[in-house]
Amino acid sequence: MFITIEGADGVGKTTQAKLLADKLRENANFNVLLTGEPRHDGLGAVARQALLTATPLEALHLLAAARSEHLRSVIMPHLLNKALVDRIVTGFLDGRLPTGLQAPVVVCDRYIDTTFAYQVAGKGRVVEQVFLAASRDWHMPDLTIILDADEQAIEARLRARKAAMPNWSLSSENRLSDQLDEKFASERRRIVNAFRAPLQIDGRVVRTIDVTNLDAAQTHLAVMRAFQAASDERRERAGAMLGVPPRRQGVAA
Ligand SMILES: Nc1ncnc2c1ncn2[C@@H]1O[C@H](COP(=O)(O)OP(=O)(O)OP(=O)(O)O)[C@@H](O)[C@H]1O
Ligand SMILES: Cc1cn([C@H]2C[C@H](O)[C@@H](COP(=O)(O)O)O2)c(=O)[nH]c1=O
Repeated sequence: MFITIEGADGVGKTTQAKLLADKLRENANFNVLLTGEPRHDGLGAVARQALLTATPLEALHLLAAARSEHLRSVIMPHLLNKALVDRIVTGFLDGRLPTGLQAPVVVCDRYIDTTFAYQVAGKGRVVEQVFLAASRDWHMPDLTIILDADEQAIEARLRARKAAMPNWSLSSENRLSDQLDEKFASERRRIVNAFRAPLQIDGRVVRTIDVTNLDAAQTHLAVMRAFQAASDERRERAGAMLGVPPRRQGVAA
């Protein structure tokens, strides 16, 4: 299962992606990979650096290249789980069923919705067309969780992080979008609004959680509920394809 966590800078994505991955790792049925974009290596590092000065179109091209690399070298190998397939095939050939099989899960901190909100929404026809063409190559998430909050809550979180890590914004990855300056407030508003009108793509599952008044633990519970609902829907869809009747809640099997 491929899960993406999305939202504006400072809304709490990294906190929630980690809590979700940790929680799923407690369940022996899952093999969990936690990742995020842009990555800090390869083309992701190039795109990250370029974000400081690039135009939306330039950034989009670099981010698209970085995403293709991320999908090819990290996400898809985990989701396709070559090691698992090898074990099943070997077990089958040896005449014994493999035990302890784990379903692969990828939790990704930022993905396609971030690109749409930061580089595309309200930025003109050319970036829209480039985005649509590039996105045909991107594996779509099974579940996207968008964290939404009002402006004051986001500002408070950014300030708290800055206070906790005073050198954070001076690092080599100093990001324009994370400045607390009024100059960037309208861009931040545009980004928050873009996440409120998420991309319409057939069949995709998107849950928006308003985290304005939720602490990290309460948000985690809401994220777990979204994960559970999406997993149940997936199981029912797969069951329907195999002709299995849906499980009724609260009824013992
Ligand atoms: N529910 C919450 N309530 C209050 N503060 C929170 C909550 N979740 C996270 N924080 C704090 O807000 C700050 C930003 O959180 P986090 O780094 O997870 O956000 P982010 O969306 O990943 O940010 P960025 O996109 O800029 O990396 C951190 O200092 C974090 O401890
Ligand atoms: C994937 C992606 C990212 N960005 C920007 C948004 C943020 O300012 C940084 C990532 O910071 P983080 O602390 O690692 O979350 O990159 C973007 O503009 N477009 C994208 O597609």
